[in-house]
Amino acid sequence: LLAAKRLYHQAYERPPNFPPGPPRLPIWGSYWLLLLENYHFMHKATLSMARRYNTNLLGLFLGQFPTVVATSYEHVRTILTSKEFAARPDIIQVRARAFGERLGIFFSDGHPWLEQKRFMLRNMRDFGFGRRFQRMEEVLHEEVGDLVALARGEWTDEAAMKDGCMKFPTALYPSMINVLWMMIAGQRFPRDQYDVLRAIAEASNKFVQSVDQLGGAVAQTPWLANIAPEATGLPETVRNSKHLSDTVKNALEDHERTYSEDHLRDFIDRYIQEMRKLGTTKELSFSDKQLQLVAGDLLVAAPTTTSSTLTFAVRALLYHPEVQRRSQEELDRVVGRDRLPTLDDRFNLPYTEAIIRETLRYNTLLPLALPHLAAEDTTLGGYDIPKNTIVICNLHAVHHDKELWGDPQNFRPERFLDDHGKLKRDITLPFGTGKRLCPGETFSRQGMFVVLAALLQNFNLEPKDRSTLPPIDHAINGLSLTPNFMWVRMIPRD
Ligand code: HEM
Repeated sequence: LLAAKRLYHQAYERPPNFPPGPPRLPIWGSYWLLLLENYHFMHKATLSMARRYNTNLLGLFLGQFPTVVATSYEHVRTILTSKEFAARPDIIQVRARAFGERLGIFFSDGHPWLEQKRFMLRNMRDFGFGRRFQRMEEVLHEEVGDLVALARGEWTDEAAMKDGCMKFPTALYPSMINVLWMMIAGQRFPRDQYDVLRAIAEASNKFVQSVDQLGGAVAQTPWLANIAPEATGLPETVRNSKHLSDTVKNALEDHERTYSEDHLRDFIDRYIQEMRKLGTTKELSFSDKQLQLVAGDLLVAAPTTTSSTLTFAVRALLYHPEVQRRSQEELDRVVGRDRLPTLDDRFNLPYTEAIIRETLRYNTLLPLALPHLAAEDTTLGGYDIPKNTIVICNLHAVHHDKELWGDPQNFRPERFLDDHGKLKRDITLPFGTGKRLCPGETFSRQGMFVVLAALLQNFNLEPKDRSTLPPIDHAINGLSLTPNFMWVRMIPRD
């Protein structure tokens, strides 16, 4: 009786003035109930649970950790723009993949995170990351030209193009990884090394799919990793993260052999320069291992973000040929057919841009962003949030809020245009905002625009087989959502 009383007490015990939500059950806390709510997708589970408790700030427990999930635009924005919420939880996967430390950008916080993020942004920018830069645009242009030529059958790559059909997202990996790798390591993978590049894409996809958006059971009960390691997904996370950090490590070793202070070729050279400048006297945070994780974080994002979002866009166009036609009319009018679209055309192609915005809204790639953490006792929406509470922003909920969008369930790019066909102010938050804003936003928007515009300019896209086309909102769960592979018939427009 005493034990039952204790369990009951624990189930309903909450920090004072904490947001409403489900009880805390033994071991995994409220996570059991989230799994019951929606076993596959935590963004859907937390949203429907918030609705049931009639709140847009849901308070629950992930294992023993108090957790708050925000589902309204107002709370999500407040969290993302407040420095109190800029930390990250220190879950088992974070250190397991980073030599027992908190390295890289995604999952670190405090001074090392800020120092590395700033250094990365400042130096990657000089090679074209996050701004207009001629050399980067030339490389992007060449990669897109290659993709169009592949779809036209001017060269062969059976893994990506067969019988007039292109495999998505596989066919997109080279362009997205190569442009980024050019900035990081000064190199592109040529066609005869596409197997290396596809292995990077595979490791990246497996990495994001091995981690649930809330960390999963192993984040709450790390001892599971000793009892049934493979079942927790932890070894898979570590293996695939290592593939990426090893790729950077090999590039670093090559760079160190050929390094010259007078000619800094890329981000890795800049990083070597910084390490040599600081020597071993500085306790923070520049080291070979740190570089492996910082550049590894960028590398993991190259195939799993832009290629996935473009695949979601193409899939939506297969369901909505009228959207395809309207973008093609715009492209014919503004660019014509004699040259490929470039970033200079972007401003004059609002409808094509709106397709990308609508895709980022409709198929929110990181539906719960990445988990934040309250670094101090604070308040939110009139509730008290104790230090070390995990704070989750349900971006999917914001992007599907009827009050904001009217008909969020429909894929409708024109919602981003005003009566004159010009782009309206964009209130979506697919890349987050504030201090944790995704550093890849500009790079991604540029790359996705140029690729999508080139494909639509040159081809009518049709499903190879409508009966096997995945549903328009389908995705594989993980840290970010991944589309299923699909074959798309590329019918030349000329
Ligand atoms: C469609 C493309 C992309 C989307 C929708 C996206 C979205 C996001 C989101 C929602 C976050 C979390 C923000 C938060 O926790 O508040 C994030 C973080 C991050 N993204 Fe992206 N991302 C994309 C592409 C990229 C690319 C291409 C890169 C790098 C090459 C990248 C690198 C990062 C990094 C390093 C972080 C961690 C930032 C931090 O913790 O300070 N992302 N991204």
